[in-house]
Amino acid sequence: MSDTARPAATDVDSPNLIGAVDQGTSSTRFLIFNASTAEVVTYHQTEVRHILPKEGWVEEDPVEILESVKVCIEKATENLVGLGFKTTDIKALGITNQRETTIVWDRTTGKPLYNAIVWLDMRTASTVQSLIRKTPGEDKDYLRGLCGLPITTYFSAVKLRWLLDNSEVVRKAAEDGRCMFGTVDSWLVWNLTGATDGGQHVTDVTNASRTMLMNLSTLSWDDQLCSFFGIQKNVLPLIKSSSEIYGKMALTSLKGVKISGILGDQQAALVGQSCFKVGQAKNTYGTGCFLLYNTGFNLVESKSGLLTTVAYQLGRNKPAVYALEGAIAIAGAGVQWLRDNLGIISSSAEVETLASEVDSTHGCYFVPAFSGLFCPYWQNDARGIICGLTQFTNKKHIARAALEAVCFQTKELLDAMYKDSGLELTSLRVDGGMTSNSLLMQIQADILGISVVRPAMTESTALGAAIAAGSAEGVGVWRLEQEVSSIGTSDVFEPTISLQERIDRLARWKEAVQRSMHWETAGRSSYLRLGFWDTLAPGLYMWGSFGLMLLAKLIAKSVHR
Ligand SMILES: Nc1ncnc2c1ncn2[C@@H]1O[C@H](COP(=O)(O)OP(=O)(O)O)[C@@H](O)[C@H]1O
Ligand SMILES: O=P(O)(O)OC[C@H](O)CO
Repeated sequence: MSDTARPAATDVDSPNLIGAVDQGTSSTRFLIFNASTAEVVTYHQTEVRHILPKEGWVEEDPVEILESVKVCIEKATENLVGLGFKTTDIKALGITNQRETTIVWDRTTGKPLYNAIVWLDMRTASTVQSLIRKTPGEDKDYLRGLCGLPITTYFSAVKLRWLLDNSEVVRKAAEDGRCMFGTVDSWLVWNLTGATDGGQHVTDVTNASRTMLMNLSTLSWDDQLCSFFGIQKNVLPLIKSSSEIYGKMALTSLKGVKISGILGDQQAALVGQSCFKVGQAKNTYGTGCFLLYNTGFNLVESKSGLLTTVAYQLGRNKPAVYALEGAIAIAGAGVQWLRDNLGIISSSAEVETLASEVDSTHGCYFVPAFSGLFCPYWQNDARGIICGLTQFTNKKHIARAALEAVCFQTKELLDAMYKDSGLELTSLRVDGGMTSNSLLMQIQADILGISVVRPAMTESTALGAAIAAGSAEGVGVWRLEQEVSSIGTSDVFEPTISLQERIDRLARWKEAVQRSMHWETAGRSSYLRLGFWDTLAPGLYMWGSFGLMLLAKLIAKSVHR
């Protein structure tokens, strides 16, 4: 153990266990950690269904999300009892979650008013256009100074605005004061603490920092931001720190257990990887891929397309720590697409075998801009492309190109991070579901030109939530002064390609990215891409000139008469 978060010593007869709900975009897990060793005692995991009602729309069922959490808690607790522990050994529970995903529900019935709109969803593209048009200079970065984020389809306030504008049920509930908004953490805590019977409507600073409604300096809902999006504060949850008692479990076999940690999943991974010092960073490869870099108490405004976000606030009276974040929308989701849409693999893990059967992509590049491009481009109208195809190209090259895409995008994040902060990483700490893929890790080291460090325990997201819950005031079974050792280092992947090859491949990747840009709007009326006046002006000019000509002719005729 070294020096920032260690479990406190425990009594062998009454072990201190901490539960962590990890509600991700693709699956839900419940892990139970031993607070003395920070090791996983047992866990249960279940996939979560994506609902795709229209092109570009991605939803999940809030009730299914809640049920998946309950099932995971029950199954993992059953395992625990099977191992000779008691449920009362679980002293507290933390929650970590996919961020930005937006849920609205009815205060009186407790029922969702709409499906959860997932962070990847693109339906708000036109809402984004009209919001940007409201800003001086039509500037998507206009609100960055307040909330650290650009105006794009990704964040919750834009999704909530869309719901208020497009769902009569939601609009009516908001008018009647029945509408409650929350990210997945809020929805879960409200339900798990009793829903209509005393449920707590709360969120933590990390999740709130992804809504676009919280002021990053004051850590409270901001009047200017709320009025920009036209959102009434009475629908919003109370913002709390990431580590304090929010309420007690009212459901499942864990009834009565304190819920005392909430962190957005990417921030939780930062905590789980013990990135407590300025300059420490981690990259998590799940459905998407997210690089977070601890900037301490400094709010760094990005000039390179990164996001400024709250990293954590581990206690009500503790200061918030901030991070710069690079977000990639499609990472593991690209592998799921190969599995579900192309059918070229039957499980995500199989992509490694398939891609290993070729030694390169032979010039094939895959830009998975299914939800546009996030950092550093923020192009809503980019769309996925596979290019460089020849008659020689087969599914193995495409599988390998899908893995390379994640690595190239990560390289672009690191470059942006360097531009913003001068931080040049000498190694990259990684975690998340995709990191079990050793080929991916090797390609990543090759493309970055630095070592990639994969911990023995890649569940750092859940561990972060357990640390937040276990160290909360009133729980106190985890001490933050000491570093967690259980994640350890399992493998280090070193670069094996030449600098020239790295430069050449990155250049081709960037060329491929350029070709994916504006695909959604290309060939259509250029209205969406160019904006209202750019499109209307030539028409007005033409019809205006034509009208003037006619008028002149009429006047000339009447003069002659
Ligand atoms: N061996 C693997 N190779 C590549 N991708 C994988 C592998 N195993 C899982 N994945 C991908 O990782 C994602 C799941 O990772 P996880 O961390 O559980 O995601 P989330 O937290 O977003 O639910 C899925 O998108 C899946 O396709
Ligand atoms: O589901 P993940 O782990 O890819 O994380 C999703 C992010 O929180 C979205 O911002």
